Amino acid sequence: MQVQTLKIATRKSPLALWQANYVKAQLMLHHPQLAVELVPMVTQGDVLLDSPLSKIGGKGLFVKQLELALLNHEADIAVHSIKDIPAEFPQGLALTTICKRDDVRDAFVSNRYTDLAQLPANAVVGTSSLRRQCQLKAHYPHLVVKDLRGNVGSRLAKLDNGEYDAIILAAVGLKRLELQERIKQAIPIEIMLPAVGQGAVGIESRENDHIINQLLKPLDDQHTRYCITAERAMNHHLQGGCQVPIACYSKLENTRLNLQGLVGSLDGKTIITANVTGDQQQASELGIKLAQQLLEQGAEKILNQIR
Ligand SMILES: NCc1[nH]cc(CCC(=O)O)c1CC(=O)O
Repeated sequence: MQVQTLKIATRKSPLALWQANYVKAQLMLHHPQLAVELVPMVTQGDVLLDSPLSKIGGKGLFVKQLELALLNHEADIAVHSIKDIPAEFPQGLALTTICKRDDVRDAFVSNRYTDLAQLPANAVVGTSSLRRQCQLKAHYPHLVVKDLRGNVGSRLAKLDNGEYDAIILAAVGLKRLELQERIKQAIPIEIMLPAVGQGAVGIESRENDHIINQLLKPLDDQHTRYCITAERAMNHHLQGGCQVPIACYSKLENTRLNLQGLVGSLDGKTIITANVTGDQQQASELGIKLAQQLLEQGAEKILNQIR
């Protein structure tokens, strides 16, 4: 049986469209005969732009609509930033493909300052990420963190309007949108441990759609898959969504997987970290072990206060 046209469900933000077009291009490269079409949609996360994400709550604000499209066969695959997807999927859907990861770091963006350390007392830094907030406050307690929502373009516009002295964004988003020159500093992971899945694109599809899943196979990157599997296992064990101050960075060298994890309080006064290493084949177990070490050190109390 042949696929007539492979349909890609995507959000309409420029970054989401870039990622969907990237997947489209990769698919056409590997399957020159295949017709691929984007199905852009508006999600709840895009509509509720003015409320802080951490307050709206609800996991998967950005993915639900896309998943409905997959279940209704209005689309065959959904392209997501892995950072934005919940730990669990609706019955019948799965994260079947993990594309090669790009830069995992956060970026410091400012029109006046060249790096975080330069910011004076009471400088206003924009971010809505509790993970970024807690690490900013931990390293630079003199800074003021102010909420910042919207897609990458509107966040930059708010910076340019003078509402903030600096803002923090994922470096990869700026690179993909060819806004790399806005990055004043790629923040070292020692200062700002990234979000689970940051910098990686994932593809969700119907678990039993073997024809589609076969077409996706060449897009899967095994190295990234080990890292993401470990990070997501940690997040799942901590019951973290994307609105919690949890960070994780995994590094794979040869077959050894090293994971650094962090849970912190919003004021940055309590920061819990842990580190585990093991074989890549044990990726999920390592993620769980990392979560357990964080919990043993008191992560639960911090997370409960926020929930
Ligand atoms: N929360 C929004 C979001 N989801 C994914 C990315 C960037 C791409 C990625 O991290 O993989 C961003 C923007 C940002 O954090 O600056």
